Parts: sequence; structure tokens; C-alpha cells
Amino acid sequence: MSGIIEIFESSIPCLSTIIELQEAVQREALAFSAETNKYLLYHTLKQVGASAAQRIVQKLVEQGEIEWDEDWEVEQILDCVVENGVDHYFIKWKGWSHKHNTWEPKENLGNCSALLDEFHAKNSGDAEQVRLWRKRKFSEIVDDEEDPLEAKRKRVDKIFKKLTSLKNKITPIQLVRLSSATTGKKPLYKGLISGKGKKIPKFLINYKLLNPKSKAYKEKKKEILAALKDWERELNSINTDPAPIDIENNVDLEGPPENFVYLNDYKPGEGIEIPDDPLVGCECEDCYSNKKSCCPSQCGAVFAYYKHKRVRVPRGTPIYECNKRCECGPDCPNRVVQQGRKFRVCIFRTANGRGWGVKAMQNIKQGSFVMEYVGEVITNEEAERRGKSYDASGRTYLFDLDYNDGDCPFTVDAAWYGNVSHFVNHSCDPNLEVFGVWINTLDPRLPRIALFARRDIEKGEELTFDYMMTGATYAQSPEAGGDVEVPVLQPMLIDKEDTVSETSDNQHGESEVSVSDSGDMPSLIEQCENVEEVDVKLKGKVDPESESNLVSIDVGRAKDFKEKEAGPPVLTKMKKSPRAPIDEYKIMCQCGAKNCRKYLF
Ligand SMILES: C[S@@+](CC[C@H](N)C(=O)[O-])C[C@H]1O[C@@H](n2cnc3c(N)ncnc32)[C@H](O)[C@@H]1O
Repeated sequence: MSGIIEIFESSIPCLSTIIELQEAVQREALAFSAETNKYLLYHTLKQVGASAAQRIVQKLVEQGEIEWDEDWEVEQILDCVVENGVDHYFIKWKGWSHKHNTWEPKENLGNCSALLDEFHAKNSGDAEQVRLWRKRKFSEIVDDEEDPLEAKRKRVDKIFKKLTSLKNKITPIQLVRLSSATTGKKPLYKGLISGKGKKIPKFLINYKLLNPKSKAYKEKKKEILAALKDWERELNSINTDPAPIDIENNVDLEGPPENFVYLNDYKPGEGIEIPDDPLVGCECEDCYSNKKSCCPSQCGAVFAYYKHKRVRVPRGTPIYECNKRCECGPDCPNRVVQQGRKFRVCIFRTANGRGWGVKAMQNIKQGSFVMEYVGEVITNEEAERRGKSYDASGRTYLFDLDYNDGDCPFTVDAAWYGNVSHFVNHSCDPNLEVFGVWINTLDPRLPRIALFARRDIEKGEELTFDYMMTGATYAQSPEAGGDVEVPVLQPMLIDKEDTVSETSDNQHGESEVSVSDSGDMPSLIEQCENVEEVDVKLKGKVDPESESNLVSIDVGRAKDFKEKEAGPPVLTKMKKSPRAPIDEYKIMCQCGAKNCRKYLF
């Protein structure tokens, strides 16, 4: 065994920075696996940012460490503002499309004096006007289409991809050393910039920060807690869910994550439109008593909730909620996910190296809606591209909206934009369960991803879901005494003549879910504009033995797990590159469950 497994066994203190980790690895005569190296490299590039990464690459070229056949040349200066007293210019980079244009402080444009002169000459009109023009705020000039964070991220990804494809492998520590040299920020280390074969320099580690009793640690901790409080305020000012979010770090000195933008809903990625006009709604006076004609039934699905709004269908069952065209009010039992997260949760620092996690701040009853998984909705091709760098970095936030035939037109990426669910960790014995939910967007390819309590959850318990939910095509219906198997239905793929109805009452006096013939029911899908795109082939009666009855929103690429072969997948997440041999991407699962599968993906 090598690499990360050995590092785990060496018990590096959790406060280790990248440098400390490398130092410890060298001291113990261990080596990072290629994957760990890649992970640290990507993380370091992200930390230093796109512009500094460019300068580091230039340094590496100057030092003869690498050959780089393209360099970053400013092609044109397009705009200028003064923000916090610093001139910032909007740059078009040579060889990079306008998508990659970025705002750069003047200090980053050291050798562009000719272009700067040219820009200022062109824009030297009325002095007062120029002054006002330069004083515009970033927020006034960055239009909605433009996403500077996205442009920078793309540049980091591109640099990372290129660096890892070079013959000469660059280590993260080289980047860290050069980063302090090029950014002019407080150096992270002291010593020579080592070439190959040279002695590793002595690092400037603030060992006091490793001792929680030291004054330095306590001061740093205070600083971090203040930053986390600010972050908590910021998240709660954006969060539109009825329940607030707490933030807690009683474990280490990690502050708020950089480059993470809080969102409440899906953010459509480039070229993606998320329709939100359902065209039709129900006219029920009381949707719960009118299950047979309410929205779910019109979509060939079952009414998914009990009166008190807890889910009563097994996982994988598509959920159709009442939508904005329906006549029912907000108290309708078929409006649950759309009303947002009602349970207070806390983003907390885990104590066993899993980074941040999320815990419940109040008891949650089985079947309750807990939160939605939101992020950028991107195409399959874009997900493939991003997936490669995420896989290499050992972290992924990609959730395939894959369904039925394994074809995955869209993926939700919560890496840069997301809500609390961004921080929810995996468990092989999770307490949350995933459902696809359709509300105002009835495009079958664009379900919302909702996480419901799989069992009663106690206040303080960490919230988890299974990143590789696979297999079980039948869920036990707890309401039916635990042993009754309930078929999981697939949206759009049931016979027009098979509609779903409720039959016997359960012990709580609420009806159970079953499938029966009930004649011709006009399908909501048939009324949708995109009906041509939906596979509405008649499939015969819903057959509980048949895979084709299943909603399968696929784990995507974690193909190598035996469990996956055991049965068709259900709404699940976390992409891995199909081309990557699984050996390269083994990440130890730290969920601690008895039935732990050992590897995350
Ligand atoms: C969706 S993120 C969860 C939030 C993450 N812990 C953070 O700090 O941002 C997924 C990543 O968290 C880590 N993770 C989640 N569950 C884990 C587990 N059971 N064991 C080890 N690492 C885990 C892995 O790095 C994984 O790629």
C-alpha cells in the first residue's frame, strides 16, 4: 500500500497544512500517491487563484522546471474601475476567448505599460466624466451574464489540466513556495527554492498553532470564529428557507470556504434553460381527498405525502407536487419541497478528517423533508470536463440527474454554487434519502433533488446520504408494518391505462400506495410542450420485477462497485470519470457505519 493510506496510518495532526503534511511524509519516508499529489496541486492552485497561478507557471518556465507552449499575454484592456483605491482592469487574454476575460489589479499588469497607455489614451475625454466612470462599482458593471468567479475557475482548471499532463511533474510544495515568492504575501516557508535533488528547505511552521493551549492558537481561533460568524450572517441573509443555518468549528482552525457562493435554487449553466411554467395545474378543492385527479395522478404517479406532509412512498418514487398553476393554497399537503427547509441545521467541522459536515439542530421525524440539493445545472459534457479535475482533487459535488436508461443529459454541480447540502457528507448507513421532485419544471430530465429523513433523526445527529445509493429497487414501507414491498414507479413510463391509486388504509388510517387500472386519465405530460422529447412508449403494466419501472438517477461513474451490478440504481450522486481506473480514485470512507463499503468512490 502506498500514498494516502500510509498517511492516514501515520497520524498526521489534523491541523497540518499542505507543507506540514509534505514534511511529515518525507520524514516518515513515505510518498504521496499520484492522486494525492494531484489533489494537493489542485487545491493549491485554487487557493492561490488564477492570476497567481499564471505567474507561478511563468516562474517555473523561467527556472527551466517545465516547458509551457502558451503564455499569458494581455491582448487588450477593455475596461477599468477603481475599487478600494486600487485600479482594476478588465483583460482579454491572448489565445483565450472572451469567456475567460478577468478583472486584474494594476499590479498584475507589470509589463503592459504600452497597452495601459493605449487604453488610457483612448478613454481620456472629459476629466470629470473619466473620474466618475472609473469610480463605478464592480457590481454596477459586471452584468448578469458575466461570472468572474466562473472565468477564474475555468482558468485554474485549465492550468491544472495542463500542469498534470506535463512530463515533469510539479509538486504542490513547489507551487506553495513559488506562490509566496510571486504574490508577495507573507511567505509560508523559509528557505531555498529547491530544484530537483536539492535538500528540502526548512519550513517555517508555527508549531504553536498546533497546540490548542497556546496563546497563538487561541488568538487565531478567535479570528477564525469571527470569520465564521460573518459567514453565518452572510449565509442567513441569502438563505430563503424558513429555518436558519448555524456554523460551528470546535475542531481546528479552518475558516469559511473560499470561492463558495450560496444559492437557494438551481443556477442554469451555460446554454441551459430551466422552464418554470408548468402550463397546467389542478383545480382540487382539497388535494389530499382528491388524490385521484390531483397533479401526481395526472402524471401517472402516486400522491407522495401524508396529510402532515411526510413522504409516504419509497425512495426512488417520483414526486409531483402541486405547482403555481394549481388552485390550492400553501397549506396543501402536496406542497412540501417548494416550502423549503424547515429544520434548523448546523454546518460543523468534523473531527475525523471529512472536512465540513451538516448536523440536525432539532429532532426530525422519519419522512420529513430536510433539504434540497441545489447547484449549477450543467450539461453532461461539461460535467465530464469538470469531473476530471474534481476526481483528481478527491472531492466531488456532481450529482447526475441521470434517469432510466443511464443517459444523463444534466448534472447538478454544487462545487462552487450551492446551499447547505454542499456540506452533507456520505454515509454507507445514511439517515437521508433522495427523491426526484417535479414542481414548476415538468421537464422529466430536470427533477429537483430532495433529501428526506430515512428514519427519525435526533437533534445533534450528523445528516448524511449515500453517495452511491444503488441496488434496492424496493423499499420497505415502514407505514405498512415494515415488510410490505412497494413498487417504485418510473415517471412517464407507465401504461396510460395503468394509473396509480390508493387502496387500503394503513394503521394510521392513511391510505397505502398501490397500482391499479383506472381507465383513461389525461396525462399532464401529454399536455406538455416537450411531449415529443419524452419517452412515453407504452410499457405495459407496472411490473414490480422490472427494472424499467424504476426511476434511476444514477451515481454516474462509480461503476466498479459490486453493489451497482446487483441492481439498477436509484436517484443518486457523485460522478467519477468512466475512463479512470478505480484504483486511482480510492478514497477511504470515514463514515464509521458497520456496513461501510470502505471506499467513497
Ligand atoms: C459533497 S462534499 C461534502 C462536504 C465536504 N466534507 C466539505 O468539507 O466540503 C464531498 C466530499 O467530502 C468528503 N467526504 C464526504 N463523506 C465522506 C466520508 N464518509 N468519508 C471520507 N470523506 C468524505 C470527501 O472529500 C468528498 O469528496
